Amino acid sequence: MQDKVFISQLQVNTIIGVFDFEKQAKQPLFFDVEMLTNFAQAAKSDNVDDVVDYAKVSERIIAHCESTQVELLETLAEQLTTIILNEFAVSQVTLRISKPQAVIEAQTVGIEITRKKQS
Ligand SMILES: Nc1nc2c(c(=O)[nH]1)N=C([C@H](O)[C@@H](O)CO)CN2
Repeated sequence: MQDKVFISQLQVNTIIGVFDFEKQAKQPLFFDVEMLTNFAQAAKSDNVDDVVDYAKVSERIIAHCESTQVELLETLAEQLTTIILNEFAVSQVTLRISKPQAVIEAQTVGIEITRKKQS
């Protein structure tokens, strides 16, 4: 059984980018996260301790962005999917990061990765 917990359009203002001007000021990133998990225990217990808590995952993403500085979205995505798989009861995570201020002619640009927990 594959159940899913998701986070949509989590905004984090952070320093990221290749160019010098991007290292001078924060810009918004938007995170969409899909995490495969199993609801069986939580549905029996009705206890938040038995779920992948989307609020805690959101806090963790924000905290990591505030404590690290990288150039590429790909680097940040790899770091965050590793953290989510290591710290939460998730078998697979798909992370999409959008960077709306990067290309003015586009509504947004970004990347998406999917990573599975090693079995
Ligand atoms: N695939 C990517 N392409 C680009 C990235 C990135 O992180 N991943 N970053 C940049 C620059 O930082 C850009 O956002 C500045 O406008 C360019 N391409």
